[in-house]
Amino acid sequence: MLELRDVSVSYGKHLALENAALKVGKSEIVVILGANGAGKSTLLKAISGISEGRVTGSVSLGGEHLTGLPAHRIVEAGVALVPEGRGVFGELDVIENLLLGAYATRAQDDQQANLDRVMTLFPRLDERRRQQVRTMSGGEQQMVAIGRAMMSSPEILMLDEPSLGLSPLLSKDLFASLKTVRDAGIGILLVEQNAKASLAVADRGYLLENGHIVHGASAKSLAGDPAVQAAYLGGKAKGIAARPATAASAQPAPRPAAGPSPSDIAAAAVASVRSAPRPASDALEKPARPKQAAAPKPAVTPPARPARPSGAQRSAPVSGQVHGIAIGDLVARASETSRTAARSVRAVEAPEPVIRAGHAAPPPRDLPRLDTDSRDRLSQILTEIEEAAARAEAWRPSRRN
Ligand SMILES: Nc1ncnc2c1ncn2[C@@H]1O[C@H](COP(=O)(O)OP(=O)(O)OP(=O)(O)O)[C@@H](O)[C@H]1O
Repeated sequence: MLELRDVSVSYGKHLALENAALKVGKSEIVVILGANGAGKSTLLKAISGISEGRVTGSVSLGGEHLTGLPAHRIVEAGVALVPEGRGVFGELDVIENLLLGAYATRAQDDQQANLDRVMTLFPRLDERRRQQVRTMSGGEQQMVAIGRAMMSSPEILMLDEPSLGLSPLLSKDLFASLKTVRDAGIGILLVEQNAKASLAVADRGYLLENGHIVHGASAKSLAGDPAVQAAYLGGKAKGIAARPATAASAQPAPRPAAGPSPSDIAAAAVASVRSAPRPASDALEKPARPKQAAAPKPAVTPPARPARPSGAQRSAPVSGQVHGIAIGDLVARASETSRTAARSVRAVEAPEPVIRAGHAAPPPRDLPRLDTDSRDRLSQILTEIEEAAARAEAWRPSRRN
């Protein structure tokens, strides 16, 4: 069994994977689902010893520790990776590519048996033994890549996005062939964005979000989970509910609680603040300060100014609360965070906008460098929230599944 405990990977200061824990048994297909940048490839690379980042934690196969071993020793131990993009040698033919996978000592005695097994699994390769691989279709090249990994007699076969670039029909064939591999006693760890097809063949699955394994369950239960359907299968659901850890999930981090969409939050925040009457001393109507008056300020914490509207003003049309926090409080926190950032930026560099006499200062684009009235700052923060919400709304996992 392949087992990961507390595996973290950082690229410089960027923690791409944190405390990942998972298991892949003999004869089971385990799929890792996650959005772009979630850390899926990082996870596979860490297991196979080819990570460009700093890897900590424990990776073991059948009790043998693999952490820190060079890649060829990990292949020798029985873990093979089919990388994203396949990594086949286009100038070589099918047989030459396959035999390159048989270099591991563990595989040398079984070379002919493994070759026969690959040819049985992918009859198309048998028909094209001497075809130069670069002239083959994407699906055929993927077969070569999987076949080459199989030539190392792996106990665990890992595949990074094998269906990428394949037609739905070819993907279906590919996933069907993975079942055959599994049934031959090999454990498969599969990273995929094609959630529907991969869950259809997998035994178990994990959800990876922002470098954290947030949930693990049987493939059947994941496929029927409304939150998974919403996030990965193009279905509709009312948010993602937190759930207890299972043996399969190996202590996953808590999932985000159910809640309103980003646009709901933004809309409520905007409504609660913008509905407030503007004070007479509206900053936009103030005369601009001359440039000399805008000397760099020391990094002193100004007295906290409540950006929160009064109770009556806080009558947001959506609900007035987000996760039990009053919208006004939420906005005040955002404003205070921004103000703190502005202070720290000003302490380092304080470029002041050039203001021509008689002209009001244009609202600068770079929020942290602003030194305007807090209401204007708040208004800009809200605009940013709205824009972020619009971007979040625009982003949807592909519905082609
Ligand atoms: N060599 C690297 N150096 C620095 N950062 C990296 C490196 N490799 C990956 N990252 C970062 O780590 C994070 C996770 O990347 P990773 O490639 O693991 O994501 P992924 O889930 O496989 O995404 P995709 O589905 O798009 O391939 C990303 O923010 C990425 O920019």
